[in-house]
Amino acid sequence: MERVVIVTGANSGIGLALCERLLTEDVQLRLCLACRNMQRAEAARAALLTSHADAHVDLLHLDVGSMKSVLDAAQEVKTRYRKVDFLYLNAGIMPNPQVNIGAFFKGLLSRNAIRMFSTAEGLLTQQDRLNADGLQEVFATNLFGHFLLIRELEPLLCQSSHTSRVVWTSSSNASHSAFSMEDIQHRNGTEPYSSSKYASDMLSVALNRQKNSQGLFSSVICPGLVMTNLTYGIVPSFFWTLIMPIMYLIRVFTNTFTISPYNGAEALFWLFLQKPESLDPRAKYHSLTSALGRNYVQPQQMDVDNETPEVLFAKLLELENFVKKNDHVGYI
Ligand SMILES: NC(=O)C1=CN([C@@H]2O[C@H](COP(=O)(O)OP(=O)(O)OC[C@H]3O[C@@H](n4cnc5c(N)ncnc54)[C@H](OP(=O)(O)O)[C@@H]3O)[C@@H](O)[C@H]2O)C=CC1
Ligand SMILES: CC(C)=CCC[C@@H](C)[C@H]1CC[C@H]2C3=C(CC[C@]12C)[C@@]1(C)CCC(=O)C[C@@H]1CC3
Repeated sequence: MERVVIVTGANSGIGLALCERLLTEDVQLRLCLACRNMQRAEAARAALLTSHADAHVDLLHLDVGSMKSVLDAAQEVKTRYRKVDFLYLNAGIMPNPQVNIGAFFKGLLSRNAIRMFSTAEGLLTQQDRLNADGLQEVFATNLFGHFLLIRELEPLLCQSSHTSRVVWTSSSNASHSAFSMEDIQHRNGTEPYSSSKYASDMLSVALNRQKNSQGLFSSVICPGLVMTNLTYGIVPSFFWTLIMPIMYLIRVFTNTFTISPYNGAEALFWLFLQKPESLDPRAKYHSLTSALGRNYVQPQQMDVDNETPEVLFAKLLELENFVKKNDHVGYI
């Protein structure tokens, strides 16, 4: 039977590069591009069909930042497909990013310069806002919408007859210190992106604990630093072009500068080829590119303890109940 693969945020950047790589590997796939903007989704579909004319590429309207859209999209998936083999949770935002220039130059002269380039620790802040559901937008988009999607698709993801996989596009910028269990939406801080990515790391651990026995396996990846619309929102594209020689020089010291979406999608693609039982449920799989341009994947243990993921899972369930009960508009 053909495999069904759904990719959120598939119309650009790392998501689109992943789709291209998946179809090159297996043109028999049923690939579903889950996007919020159908015009961009159509354009992505057309681009994929140019290089893979016989491919089965479906479109699904999904705004992961809107709870109603997630519920509607999940309903649509349940009518279209009898199972989902891979669900790539890739859509993500980093709104209004600000680079702390002082911290950048201080970091540059310190022993932690390489770490700073690979994680952006202490370098970036963002301005978040409330969405129409009354949720923090970054939390809703990067984490909660995807959580709700998994929950709604459980009948298709947790089947005794076969294994299903969910894969989170996380980040090296995920930060334990940015996350607080008392403020899971990060209402009160300036690092909602780091918080949401750390929460996705924890959620993946919790999902593995609770759902492996039902055939659902969750993995986390980091794509490295990739030139996409997201990074063009931090520094304009002409500036990235200007400093490209410096970027390739930095790659000599840290292989996390994957730079192209194709390279960044390495770990997402690699996971597609692995047996779920062979994977480490507590590892983050990093896409890396060597100075000579060789792509490879390396697992790194996540900074996650044993108890906290379960607490987060329970809080997300609570929020899910609340959102559904209150017809998910403006009550939270
Ligand atoms: N670029 C990098 O260096 C890194 C990126 N990442 C992660 O990689 C993932 C992909 O980002 P990247 O390819 O870089 O950036 P892009 O901006 O190119 O891709 C993000 C995708 O997510 C979609 N998206 C955003 N919000 C929503 C929403 N509410 N509903 C549905 N889709 C949405 C975008 O759609 P639209 O076109 O409509 O905006 C777009 O297709 C993100 O999760 C990001 O956090 C992690 C580490 C590093
Ligand atoms: C000379 C040079 C490369 C300057 C760029 C400085 C910063 C703008 C970058 C240094 C590390 C980068 C980084 C990201 C964004 C751009 C930097 C802060 C991310 C936060 C992008 C999104 C992620 O998820 C992780 C990235 C880590 C590294």
